[in-house]
Amino acid sequence: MIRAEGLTKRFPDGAGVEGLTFTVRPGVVTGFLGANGAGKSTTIRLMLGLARGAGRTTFGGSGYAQLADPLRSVGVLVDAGAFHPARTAEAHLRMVAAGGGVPARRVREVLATVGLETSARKAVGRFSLGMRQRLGLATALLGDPEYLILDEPANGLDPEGVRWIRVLLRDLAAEGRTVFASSHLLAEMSQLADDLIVIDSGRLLSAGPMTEFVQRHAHADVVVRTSQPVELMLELTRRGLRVSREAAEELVVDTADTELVSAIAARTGAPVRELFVRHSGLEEAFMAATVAAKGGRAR
Ligand SMILES: Nc1ncnc2c1ncn2[C@@H]1O[C@H](COP(=O)(O)OP(=O)(O)OP(=O)(O)O)[C@@H](O)[C@H]1O
Repeated sequence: MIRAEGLTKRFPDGAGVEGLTFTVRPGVVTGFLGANGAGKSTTIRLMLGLARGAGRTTFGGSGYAQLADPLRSVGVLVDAGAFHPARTAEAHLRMVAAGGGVPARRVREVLATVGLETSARKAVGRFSLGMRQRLGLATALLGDPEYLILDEPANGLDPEGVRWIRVLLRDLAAEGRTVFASSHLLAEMSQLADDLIVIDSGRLLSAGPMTEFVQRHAHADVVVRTSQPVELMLELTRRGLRVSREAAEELVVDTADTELVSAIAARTGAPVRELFVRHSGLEEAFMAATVAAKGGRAR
């Protein structure tokens, strides 16, 4: 279990993070979600003692700096660009392994895990962003750690790579590890995470299972496809419903009551081609949560 308490850092321009407290449980993938600039990287740096600020983070009860064997306890991916360009992937991993007391055989193992065996002898300077990201993950996995802290691990990966990392992180969590991965990409996160920690402008918005977050901020609409959208829209609005026209022949009605909408359509005589309830997903939930946090309205 990772426990973060009161993480706070203020930059001179007022940006930063404020009083972030959350726990990250083992056995699941926890997504750390926030818009660009929300403070995800700052939080991760605070958790690892890489940035100075207030608050405390413990990994199974110990702060990162107190861990006897950090490489074997906490696998970290924070800046996938930070490799010596002339060094090969294998040399980089050997160096980190030697420094962290990890047996050299792990180098081959992790290169295989991340699919870089055939590029092991290539200089990292010639790596694509996706390959660097894979090498960063290999570095994080070297010590076979119980905790994984990954800042934007899917950054730079192609769709196949994103699918691959999803499976990898799920497998690592299924082995009982604690996996904490940040992302600003909602679609990616919706498929990756079991739990969510959501921040906005440096403040905690939500922490808990993703399904709860989506349900809490969920919204249902009725979508109607008709060849007479104008007539139907007028009638729905007259009945006090909020309606928007999302395409030439598609109306979205702010209600979950399909029977009501279809009864109104029948009375209007508008031929209905399709009529269904559309539930919001993580993207809409996130928008609603951030708008609500700013004191506004989601729609
Ligand atoms: N060293 C720094 N000095 C001043 N301001 C900083 C510094 N590092 C980050 N910030 C500011 O703090 C805010 C949070 O940045 P941070 O990098 O933590 O966000 P993020 O959520 O990781 O964003 P992204 O998804 O774009 O990486 C931003 O407004 C950023 O400009």
